[in-house]
Amino acid sequence: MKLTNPTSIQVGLLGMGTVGTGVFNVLMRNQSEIMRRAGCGIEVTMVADLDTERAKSLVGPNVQVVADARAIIANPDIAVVVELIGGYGIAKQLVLEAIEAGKHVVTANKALLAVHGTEIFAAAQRKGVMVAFEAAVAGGIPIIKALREGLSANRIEWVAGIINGTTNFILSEMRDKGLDFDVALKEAQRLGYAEADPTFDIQGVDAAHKAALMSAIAFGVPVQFEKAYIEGITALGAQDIRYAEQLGYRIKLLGITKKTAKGIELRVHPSLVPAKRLIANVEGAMNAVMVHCDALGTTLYYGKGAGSEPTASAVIADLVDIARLNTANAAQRVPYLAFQPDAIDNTPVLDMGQVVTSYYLRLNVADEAGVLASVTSILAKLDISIDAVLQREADEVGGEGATQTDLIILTHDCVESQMNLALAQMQQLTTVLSPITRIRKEELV
Ligand SMILES: NC(=O)c1ccc[n+]([C@@H]2O[C@H](COP(=O)([O-])OP(=O)(O)OC[C@H]3O[C@@H](n4cnc5c(N)ncnc54)[C@H](O)[C@@H]3O)[C@@H](O)[C@H]2O)c1
Ligand SMILES: N[C@@H](CCO)C(=O)O
Ligand code: NA
Repeated sequence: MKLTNPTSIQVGLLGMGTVGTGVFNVLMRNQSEIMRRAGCGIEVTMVADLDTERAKSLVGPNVQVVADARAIIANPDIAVVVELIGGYGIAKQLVLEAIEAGKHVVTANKALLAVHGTEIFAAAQRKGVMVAFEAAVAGGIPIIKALREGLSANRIEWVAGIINGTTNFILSEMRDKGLDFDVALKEAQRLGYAEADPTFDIQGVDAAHKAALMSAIAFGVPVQFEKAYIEGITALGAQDIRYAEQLGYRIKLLGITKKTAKGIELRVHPSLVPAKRLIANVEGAMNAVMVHCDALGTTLYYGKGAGSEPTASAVIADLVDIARLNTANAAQRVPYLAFQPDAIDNTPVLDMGQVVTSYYLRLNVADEAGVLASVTSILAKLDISIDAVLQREADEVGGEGATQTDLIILTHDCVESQMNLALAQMQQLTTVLSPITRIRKEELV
């Protein structure tokens, strides 16, 4: 849509919660600086929220507040709709209706784009409008901009990131302060980091939404959240965090996407990361994304991935882009998924069994002769080579007189399906006393 008033672009906000409030406040506070950058004013003239009284108290008398978001979409003066409601329900309908009405859309809703992105981008393409979503991945960090524009000379080889602040906060609090999982989660919710449904955070689903978006943009493939392998942090034991430290590693929930000769890896799971890597030292709710490319090598993007104003920063950057590009021919704009729509290819996403990585294994075993040999011979027969072994004294693990102990094994790279076979065989040994813990290990070089 062309601007009706080129001196000011009119914006409608759908949802005046944590992010909506941040967008409104930062736009007001930095109005003149933003105008100097955008070349025109960016003005929120309408806000929709179910709680109109609360929204009115936040925006004051100069902004029209409505309960029905469709009143914003119906207003011909509104050029851009910012969707900050969340979820796949009404948010999806409103985004599609806004596109249909010829509005540009900005959204922070990674769940929506990860699951329905293909449909939404196709609709936007047909209507010649923009759909911008910097806030959807790693919040305020300009990672979409970096992948789509800053790195466009490169063949991107892999992307690995701490892209969920809630889980990184929980892991940090558990390691540093010995806090219980539930206490740390409640604190993350209080600080406004967690999703409306926090199981999305702790089960790795939110990180997988973001990883699927980064995978599409890095490799020029459709958004394929449904093919992601997802494992959260709920099964992580405090002892694994400790053992990892003793071996020189930290455990982080990583979202990883990698292009290999066979296809694309797309996975989220707890990972051992060498403690000396910068990314291993990203603590609290902070996010960080590593990108490895052929020409530039490795870069690291670090900052706040959640919270009211950090996320607003990304939403407003998209508004500035839209204000600047509004007059450009639709065909010449930066493509939604970084690659031209007819250049998106169908490189397959690999099944988790085909992924190659290294592993941390913790086996609770009987403290008797021959146990280590029986375990290592299974690995040797399956061609899995061992990097390091840590065997605790039984009394260190279980107290004086204990008859069982922990055996920790770090392996070199092998195919996941081979490791699955090894785990099944090791689990059968009568000297292996409880389910084996397996955590993947990423050297990130
Ligand atoms: N909070 C963060 O730090 C953060 C960071 C990045 C992305 N996001 C994403 O941003 C979006 C918004 O998150 P949030 O934390 O601001 O959520 P929130 O729950 O604080 O705000 C949502 C707001 O939408 C309103 N709402 C619900 N249904 C509505 C409807 N039908 N019409 C109008 N308003 C309606 C609610 O009343 C609420 O005020 C989500 O997609 C979330 O995943 C949030
Ligand atoms: N729940 C998300 C919010 C930002 O997307 C997080 O914890 O990182
Ligand atoms: Na971002």
